[in-house]
Amino acid sequence: MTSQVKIQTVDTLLVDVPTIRPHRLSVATMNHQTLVLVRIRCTDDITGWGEGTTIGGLAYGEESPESIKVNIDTYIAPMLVGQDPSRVAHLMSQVQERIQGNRFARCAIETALYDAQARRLGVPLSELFGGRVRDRIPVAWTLASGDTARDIAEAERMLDLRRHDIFKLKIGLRTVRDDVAHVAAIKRALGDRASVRIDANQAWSVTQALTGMAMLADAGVDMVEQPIVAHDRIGLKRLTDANIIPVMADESLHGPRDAFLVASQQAADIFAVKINQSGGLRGAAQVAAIAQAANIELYGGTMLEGAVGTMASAQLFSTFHELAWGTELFGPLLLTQEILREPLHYSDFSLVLPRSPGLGLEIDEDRLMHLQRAR
Ligand SMILES: O=C(O)C[C@H]1C=CC(=O)O1
Ligand SMILES: [Mn+2]
Repeated sequence: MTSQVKIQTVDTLLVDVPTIRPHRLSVATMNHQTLVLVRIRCTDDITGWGEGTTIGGLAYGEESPESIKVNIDTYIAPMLVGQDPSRVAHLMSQVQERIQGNRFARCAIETALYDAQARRLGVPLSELFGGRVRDRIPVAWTLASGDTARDIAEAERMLDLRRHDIFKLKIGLRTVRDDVAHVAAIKRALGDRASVRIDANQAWSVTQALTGMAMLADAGVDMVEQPIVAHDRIGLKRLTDANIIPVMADESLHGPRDAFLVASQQAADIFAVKINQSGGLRGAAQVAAIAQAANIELYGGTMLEGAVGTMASAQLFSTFHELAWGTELFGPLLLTQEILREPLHYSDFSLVLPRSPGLGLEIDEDRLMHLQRAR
């Protein structure tokens, strides 16, 4: 059956938004985030939105905000204009055939197409992925100011607000001993009121990780995320087999193929599932399925996307039967500017999913036009 509906325009927007405080990772200190938004307008007056946001320019991934935009504008958008937007899988398989790599760009496009199609069908995006298991999902907060006392005060405020009771601490810029002292002080202050985890963003060697993990386990930390370099699967397996503390794979996962390799070697206890790293929602769903088949637990990860990428992730994660480690879908809360008419709803330590069609968001387009980077 062919529909008469066609894709009219595919636009990309770069939006630079300051963060509420410096966000210090081992690979970059973020004072702002650059949202890469895609808007797909169709001839049936339906508009879909997607996001392909990364972290720290080229510091975290091999796509920059600028490369995502230029590659969509130059190569992907012309392939889509004039085509039937309701055939999302078909369009994405065409993109996959002709575009190498560019997972973030493909995620942004795929999300916008699914948002539009779900709106067309009058259902939340989650329904296109099998339907929801839950209407709210737990959300962790990252403590990454670089200052122990400030991080403790921030955590206390989040607990008081009942916004977060899971904290991920960014480490890897100092010596292992200094980092562990920082983490242990925070865990001591929070006690059993919160789960504390760390993310070294690949900063440690295997031997540093083995030492650090033992000390972190003693301090009461619940899990370590990507302690060592992304490509070292054998090293990651050594850490997992050491059985000191649960190990989560993050940067080691660039979609289903990596997920299969890590899972088949049982090289991690937990997967951070990310829609952008997986090349889109379907890729991320496949990563999750591979994890579950291998008895690897799930965590809903973020690339610190704004509202669009965050809600796209939430729509998918809401369909996961098991989500043992919760999510970190706090991206919009790290930003100083709102791009929605109604902000996302966070309460009782979780993000609430809207029931309205598509992503369930209303973009404030006037505001976005005002905020977007000058061309
Ligand atoms: O997990 C990462 O490596 C990236 C990101 C997610 C949360 C956060 O603070 O940084
Ligand atoms: Mn991480």
